[in-house]
Amino acid sequence: MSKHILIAGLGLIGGSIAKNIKFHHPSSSVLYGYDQNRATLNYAREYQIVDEAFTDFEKGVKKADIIFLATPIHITIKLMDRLNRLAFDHEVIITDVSSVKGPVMQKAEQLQDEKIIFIGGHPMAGSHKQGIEAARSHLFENAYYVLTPSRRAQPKHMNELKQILNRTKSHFVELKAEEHDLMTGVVSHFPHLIASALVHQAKNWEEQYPFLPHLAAGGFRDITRIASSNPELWQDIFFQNRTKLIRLLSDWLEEMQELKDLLKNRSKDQLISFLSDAKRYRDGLPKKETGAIPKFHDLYVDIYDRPGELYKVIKYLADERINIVNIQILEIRENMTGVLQLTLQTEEELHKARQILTDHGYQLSTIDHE
Ligand SMILES: NC(=O)C1=CN([C@@H]2O[C@H](COP(=O)(O)OP(=O)(O)OC[C@H]3O[C@@H](n4cnc5c(N)ncnc54)[C@H](O)[C@@H]3O)[C@@H](O)[C@H]2O)C=CC1
Ligand SMILES: O=C(O)C(=O)Cc1ccc(O)cc1
Repeated sequence: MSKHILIAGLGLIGGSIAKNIKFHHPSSSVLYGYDQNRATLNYAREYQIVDEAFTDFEKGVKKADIIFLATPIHITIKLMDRLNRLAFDHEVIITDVSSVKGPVMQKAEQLQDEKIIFIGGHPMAGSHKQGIEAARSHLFENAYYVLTPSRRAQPKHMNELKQILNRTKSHFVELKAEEHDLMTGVVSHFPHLIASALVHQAKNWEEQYPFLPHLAAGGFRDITRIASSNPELWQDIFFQNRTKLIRLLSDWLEEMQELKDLLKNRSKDQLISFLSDAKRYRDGLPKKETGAIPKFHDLYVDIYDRPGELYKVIKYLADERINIVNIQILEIRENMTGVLQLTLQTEEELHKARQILTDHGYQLSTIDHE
């Protein structure tokens, strides 16, 4: 029996889930899309990412037995209030993709209807881009996908959701909202706050030293890359996870004070310990098998469905003696861009290939390799 799935919010994340389901389960699912943006809905219909598009949330909900809420977090919470006002005549699994789980799970536990089975979700992969055009069906490959069951969710419901998401090739992990929000606070939200603060510091100093940006070498760019992401999304994340971020900020200020003292006191040995401890921990981070980092040296290239396109990509790499060990067309439909997956042997070749193809104007994967 086919599943009727509604994706509310067809942006980067909702669009990627929709594409993944549509592409891998075409005959076993009917996909509905809801979004406030008509252009997004038109795009989703035009490229057959959804079977039917709704501008009315409740109309889409009535048709679905699985619902993904993939809107900004504060909107997701509002949509949950609307779901709470509906009466369901069949069991419905509702999940979300929000980067912060506490406020969403709090709302989930208030959902009255016994037919609503809420399972919190958070795919730990993304991009600095937004909107349906940036959506990719392989976005979550090799990334962790956090699931947070509410009290009514039983193993059979968890399995059903995992089954729908299995072709995302992500790794499911169950976490409580509290531990999720603290951990993502530490490794995702707080670093973002600091990255943006570093950019502000540079901007302030530029007034006095206009040449400053030209000296911004690789280090500054690496550490501030995430500051180029969507400000509305990150404001929402900071706000929803504010209690954890305030706590982390207090710890940070204390640590900065200690660092300041080390410098003032010329404590060279302690500074070396500080740097060596950080290096040891950073060097020991799992590299190839976790997070949004692909297991192999895979490169995803957007290509057009036109004669000779594949040949051009391969020739650019062959000219530079880059060996392709595996090649796969992940997703291509007539007259639209598709995704070419190239597997290379070494990390060095991967970096070189990225450079060559970027120089030739190709759009590469939104999955970050560093
Ligand atoms: N961007 C990222 O890297 C990641 C984002 N997330 C989560 O995914 C969710 C969505 O983020 P993105 O897909 O990045 O954003 P996006 O901006 O690409 O997509 C959001 C979509 O929601 C729609 N929308 C906004 N307000 C709406 C409303 N009132 N009613 C109906 N539709 C509405 C927009 O038109 C848009 O299509 C957020 O909750 C975020 O925390 C999770 C993992 C990664
Ligand atoms: O790791 C990051 O911070 C990213 O750049 C991608 C990302 C952004 C938001 C999420 O909720 C999950 C992953």
